[in-house]
Amino acid sequence: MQLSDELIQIYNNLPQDIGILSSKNKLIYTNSSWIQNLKKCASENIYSEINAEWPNPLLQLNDKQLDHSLRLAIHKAQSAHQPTSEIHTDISLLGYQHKVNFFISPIKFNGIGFTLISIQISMDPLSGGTQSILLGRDEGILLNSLLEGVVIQDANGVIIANNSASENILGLTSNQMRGLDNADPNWGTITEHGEPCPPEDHPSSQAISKGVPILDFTMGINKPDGGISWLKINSQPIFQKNQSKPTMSVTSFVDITVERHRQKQLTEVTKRLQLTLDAAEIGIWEYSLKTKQLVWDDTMFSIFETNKHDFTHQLTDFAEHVHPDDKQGILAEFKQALTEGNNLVSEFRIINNQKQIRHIYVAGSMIHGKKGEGNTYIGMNRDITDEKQVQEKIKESRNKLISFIADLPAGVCSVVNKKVSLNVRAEHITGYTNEQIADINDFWDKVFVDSRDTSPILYESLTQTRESISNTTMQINRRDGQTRWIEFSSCKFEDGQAWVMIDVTDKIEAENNLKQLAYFDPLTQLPNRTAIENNLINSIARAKRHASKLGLLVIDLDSFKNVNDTYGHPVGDQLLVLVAKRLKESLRESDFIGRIGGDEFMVVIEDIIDDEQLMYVSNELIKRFSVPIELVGKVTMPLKNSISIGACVYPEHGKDAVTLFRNADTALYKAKSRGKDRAQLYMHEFTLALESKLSLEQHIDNAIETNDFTVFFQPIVNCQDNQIVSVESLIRWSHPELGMIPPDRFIPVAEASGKIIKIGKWVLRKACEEFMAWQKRNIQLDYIAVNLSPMQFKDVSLLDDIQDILSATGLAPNNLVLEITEGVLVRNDSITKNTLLKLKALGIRLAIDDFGTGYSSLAYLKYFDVDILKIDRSFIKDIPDDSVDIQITGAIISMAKNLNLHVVAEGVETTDQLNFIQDNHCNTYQGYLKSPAISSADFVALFQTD
Ligand SMILES: Nc1nc2c(ncn2[C@@H]2O[C@H](COP(=O)(O)O[C@H]3[C@@H](O)[C@H](n4cnc5c(=O)[nH]c(N)nc54)O[C@@H]3COP(=O)(O)O)[C@@H](O)[C@H]2O)c(=O)[nH]1
Repeated sequence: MQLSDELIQIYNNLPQDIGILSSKNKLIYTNSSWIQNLKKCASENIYSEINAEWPNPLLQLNDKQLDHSLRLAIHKAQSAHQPTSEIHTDISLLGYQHKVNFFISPIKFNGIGFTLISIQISMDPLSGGTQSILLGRDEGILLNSLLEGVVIQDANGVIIANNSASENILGLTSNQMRGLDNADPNWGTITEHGEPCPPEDHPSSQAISKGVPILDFTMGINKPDGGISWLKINSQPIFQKNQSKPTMSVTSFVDITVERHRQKQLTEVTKRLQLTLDAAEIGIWEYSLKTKQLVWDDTMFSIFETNKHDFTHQLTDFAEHVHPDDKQGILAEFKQALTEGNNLVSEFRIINNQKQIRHIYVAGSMIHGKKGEGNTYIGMNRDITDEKQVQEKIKESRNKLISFIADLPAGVCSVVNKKVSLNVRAEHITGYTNEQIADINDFWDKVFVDSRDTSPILYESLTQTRESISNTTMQINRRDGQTRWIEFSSCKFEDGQAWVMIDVTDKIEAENNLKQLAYFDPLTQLPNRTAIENNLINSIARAKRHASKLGLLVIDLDSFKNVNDTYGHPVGDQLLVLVAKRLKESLRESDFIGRIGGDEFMVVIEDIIDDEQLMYVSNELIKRFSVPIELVGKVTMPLKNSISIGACVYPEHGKDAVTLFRNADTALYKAKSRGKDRAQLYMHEFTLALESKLSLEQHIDNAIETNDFTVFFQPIVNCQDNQIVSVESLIRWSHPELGMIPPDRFIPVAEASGKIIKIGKWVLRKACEEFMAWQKRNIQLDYIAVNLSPMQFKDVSLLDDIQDILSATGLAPNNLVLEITEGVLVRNDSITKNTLLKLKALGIRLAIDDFGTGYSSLAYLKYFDVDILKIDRSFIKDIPDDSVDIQITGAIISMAKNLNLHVVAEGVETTDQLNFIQDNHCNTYQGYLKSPAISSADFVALFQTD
C-alpha cells in the first residue's frame, strides 16, 4: 500500500497512535504518535516492542489479557467487516492513570483489505497534528476511520473537505459545512476566556496566514442546539510542491467539552487541596522506584528550608538534612516501606539552615501499577516542632502535677476504664499498693466498709461513674484490719474519675471525744446532766405523742460524803463507778441512766403504767443496794451504801423536764429527811412545804433587820442541889404576822441557805452581852452555852468573829460553852479540826449536843478535849419506863465520868427522871422540870428567886 504524502502528513499530525495492518496482519505503517508513545510506554513497560509479523505478537503487551483481547477484536473486525472500538483499558503512565481506547477498523485501499488500528490515550488526545491533502476515495475512508474531526480548508478558509467525525462534533452535515469559511456568522466562536473569537484568530486562519502549525488551540463553538462545544484544535498549513504559501489547511479537533468540564472540576479540587495542604503546611513528596528520583513540592522546600536549585532529586537531598541520630533509623524505615510496599508513619528530626532542630512527621504509601507492582512512593511531611514543644510542656506539666499529687497530704486515686491507680498517700491510707488492687470492684470490696447492698447509690456512683460525690465521710477497712474514717470526694471526667481521700480518723475521734466530754460523765461513762436533760425532753415528747407515762428517778447515795472523808476521793470515785454499774445491772436496757453530778444519778423509765409500778422499781433498786458493793484495788472491802430515791411521774407531777427534775429532787429531799435508804414518790404538799420554806428564807432576811429575833435562856441546873449553875441560849422568832416560829422550823432553812452564819453570830453576841449584864447584877453562872451550827464552821472568819465578840463584850472564854453536834467532830476537814483546836486553845469549852444519836465516837471526844456531854432528850424522855433508855443513859453518864467529862441531861421534865440522873451522878440537867427557855428578864427573876 502506498499512502500519499498528504495522508502521511495527516496521520503524523494526529494525536492517536495509528497503525495499519496488511491483509496478513503485518504492521505496514505506524504514525509518529505511535512511535513516540511506544518509546514512552516501553519505558513504562506497557508496549515492549513491535513485532511486524502476525500471528507473532503485533503489540507485545505486558498485559497478557489485553493482548489477547486486542487480537480477538482485530479478528472480529476483519471477519465482520465492521469497525470495533470495544477494547478499553486503563494504564498507569508516569504515575497517572489514563484511559486507553483501541479503535479497530477494516479498510479497503485500492481494492486491498487492510486493518487500521487507532489507539487513543486520554492523557494527550490531541498531540500531533494533521496535514491535509486532497483525498482520493480510499484516503477519505481512511480519514473517516478517525475519531478526531478533520476539516480541510482552502487558502481562503473555505471548507473543502471533512471527515464524518467532524460532522458529529460540530453538529453539521458535510453539505452544511462545505463552502463555509471562518467568517461565517453561523460559527459563533469564542475564545477559551469566553470572548468572541474573530475569524482571523481561528487556528486555520492563523495557519494559512502565518504558514506555521497552530497547535493546542482551544475554542468554543455555539452549537445549533444552543450548547457550546469546546474543541481542542490543531491546524496545519499544507504547502503544494515548490509553493512558499500554504494552499490549504488541515484542521483536526476533538470535543473536549467533557474533559474541559472535568478538568475545570479537577483544577478546582486540586486548587482547594493545594490550599489545604498549604494551610496545613503539609509538604508532598514523590519517589519513583524506577527512576530513583525524588520530587518535592514547594512546601517541602520551605519545611526543609532548602533552595529548589540545589535539589538534585536524589534521596541524599533528603538524608543530608536529617539529624545524625535519626538518619539511619528513618532511612531504614523508608527502605523497608519501599521494599515491602508498606505504609510509612514515623517521626524524625532535621537540622535546618539556621541549625535549628525541627521535628518532622512523615506518612507515606505506595502507588501500585496495574499488576500490583510498586511504582511510586508518595508521602507527606509536616513540621510538628511546635506540637512537640506543646506536648513536651504538657508532659512537663503532667509530671509536675503527678509529683504534686504524689506529695499531697490527700490520697488521690484515678479511675480509668475501671482501673484504679493510687498515689503514695492513697496507698498509705488504704494500706494497699496499686498492684494489690485488680479493678474498681475489687477496690470497693477490699476497702469500703459499706456493702453494695447497704449503699447501692454510693456503690454505683463510684463504680459506674454515675455522679460526682463531695465531702462524704465514710469508713474504710485498711489492709492491716484497722477501720479508718475518710472524707471522700469524687470528680467525674470524660474518660474516668478522680477520687480524693483524706484520712479524718483523728479528727472524728477528737470530735467524738469532745462529744463524749460534752455529753458523758468521764468517770462513770454515763450520760451527763446535759445529755440527761436532752434525753428527758425527747422522752417527754415521745410520751406526749403516745399519751403514755414516764417515770423519773433521782437517786442519791446516802452518806457518800463520809466515804470520801474517811477513805479519800479515789475510793469515792471507785464507789461511784460501781454504783453506776449496779444501776445498769438492775435496770432494763431501755431505761436511761445518767449521772447528774456528785453522788446523784438519774433514771428515766418510759412507758410506765402508773406510779405504783415506778415505786416498785424504785424499791427493788433500794433492795439491790442493800447488798454491799465490793471495792477492789488499794482498798479491798465491802461498802454498804444505801441509796435514797426521789420519784415522779409524767404527766401527773410535771409536764416539762425542769418541773419533773425539780419535783423528783424535792421527793429525794423528803426521802433523805425521812431517814434515807428509801424511795419517795413526789407529792404536791412537798412543794407547798418547800414554797413555805422559801418564803421563810425571805422572812429570815427581814427578821434580822427588824429585830424579830430574840434570845431566850434555859437554865442548866445542878442535879444535886437543883440550883441554876449555867444557862443555854436558844433563839426565838416572833413573826409579826406568822407569830412564833420555832427554831426547829427555821434553823434548817437558815442552815440550808447559809443565813445561819449571820444569825449564829448575832445570837453569840447577844448571849455574851446578857451574860456580862447579869454578872453586873451579881448573877454568877459557870457558863453560858451557845449552839454552833455545823454550817458555821464553813465560815472562814468564825474564829476571828468569836474572838472579836469575846473582846467586845468582855466575856471570859472560860465562861463560854459552844455546843456542837457529833458530826462536826468526825469531820475530816482540816479547817474544822483547826478551828476546834484553836477554840479550845483560847479557853472556850466544847459541849457535844444530842450525844448518843450520832457517831458516839469516844476517840474524837478525847482528841478535841471535849468538856461537856449533853445526853439527848430522846434518851431521857421515856425514863423510867424504857429500860433501854435507862441503860443507855446510865452508860453514857458512866462513860463520861470515866473520861472526866461534865454531863448534862437534856429534857428533864419529871422528878423521876431527875431522880434517875441524880442516882447516876449526872452533873447537871436542863428541862421543863426547872424551866423552859425564857426571856432574859424572866431568867434574872427566876435566878433571883431560886
Ligand atoms: N444553831 C442554833 N441552834 C439553835 C439555836 N436555838 C435553838 N437551836 C436549836 O433549835 C432546836 C430546837 O430548839 P428549841 O425549840 O429551842 O428547843 C430547845 C428547848 O426548848 C428544848 N427543851 C429543853 N427542855 C425541854 C424539855 O424538858 N422538854 C422538851 N420537849 N423540850 C425541851 O430542847 C431544845 C434544846 O436544844 P439543845 O440545843 O439540843 O439543847 C434545837 O436543836 C436547838 O439546838 C441557836 O441559837 N442556834
